[in-house]
Amino acid sequence: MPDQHDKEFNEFHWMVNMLQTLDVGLVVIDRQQQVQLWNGFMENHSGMKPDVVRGRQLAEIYPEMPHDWLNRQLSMIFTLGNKAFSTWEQRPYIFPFHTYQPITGQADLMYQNVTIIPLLGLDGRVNHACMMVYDMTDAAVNKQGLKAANDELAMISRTDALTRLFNRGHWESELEKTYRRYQRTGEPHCLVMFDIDHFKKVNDGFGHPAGDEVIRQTSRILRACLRVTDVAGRYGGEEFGVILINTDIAGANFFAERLRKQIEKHAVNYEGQSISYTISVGICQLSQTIHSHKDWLEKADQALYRSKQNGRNQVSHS
Ligand SMILES: Nc1nc2c(ncn2[C@@H]2O[C@H](COP(=O)(O)OP(=O)(O)OP(=O)(O)O)[C@@H](O)[C@H]2O)c(=O)[nH]1
Repeated sequence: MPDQHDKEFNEFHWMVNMLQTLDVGLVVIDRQQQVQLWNGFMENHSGMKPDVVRGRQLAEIYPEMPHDWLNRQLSMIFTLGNKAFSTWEQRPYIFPFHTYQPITGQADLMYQNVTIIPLLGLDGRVNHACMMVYDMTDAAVNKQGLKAANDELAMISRTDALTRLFNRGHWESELEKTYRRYQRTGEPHCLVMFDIDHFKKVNDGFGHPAGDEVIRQTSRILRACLRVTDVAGRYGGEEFGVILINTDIAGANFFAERLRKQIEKHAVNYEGQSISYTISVGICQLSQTIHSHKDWLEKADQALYRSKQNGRNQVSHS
């Protein structure tokens, strides 16, 4: 019959075996941050056997660990008996372990949650701490994948499919934002609206797909004229809007004339046919007399209408 001592020894033996094979990293360190225990998970992922790391300081083994954070936490663990946690979202990892999962946006290192708990000695004092390392790479990669899909969806919902410019809804919300910013800062901003002249004739004469190509190439020329801060959108079928940030009427006029001339000299080649066309442009600079972003839009549209009335292929301001 095994006595009590044998039973306990057996249980202890099992426990050590289980901790060795657990899919969680276990590290015991002393007050000098010297490693006392290093389980199988740690051995597998670090490539270092326990006898290689035992007695060595973490800082010596891994100089690249977040030691400032670790020192702060360990000092509280040893003085107050606190616990400490680090999630992969706060800091991706504590132990720089490689992983064979493809990860975007980070070197191929394992994402980790780490918990550190104080270990009471037989004398009732905390002289050791246990670090538990959880591999969170699957969760992190899934979350990143989800975020990438959501970002893509958000981008699609803002974008006009034909031109890849902002669609009307998003562009108008940018216009409203610019109007609000102007009320705070008073900086000069101009709105440029333009429309392809006699576009109906393009569709009727060359077919709807040719019309689409004209719209697409117009947006390409427009994009090449823009600064990174400018906000361009497809407002309607063949009407476009551009918000020129921190640009006065002289700057807007320069932009509009350049765009108008580039389109005038450009011809779209579509299935062996050459399509030349022009645009009419209206400009309005934001001022105190404009009472809303809709008002701003209306005034730029009125200027555009004047360009049409006066013979097209020209720029007018309100
Ligand atoms: N191909 C194509 N045509 C479009 C699209 N959206 C609108 N249209 C056409 O654009 C034409 C616009 O015609 P109108 O508003 O009469 O203007 P316009 O012929 O350009 O004449 P003006 O603006 O007065 O110079 C219509 O025939 C619409 O069907 C589009 O996405 N693709």
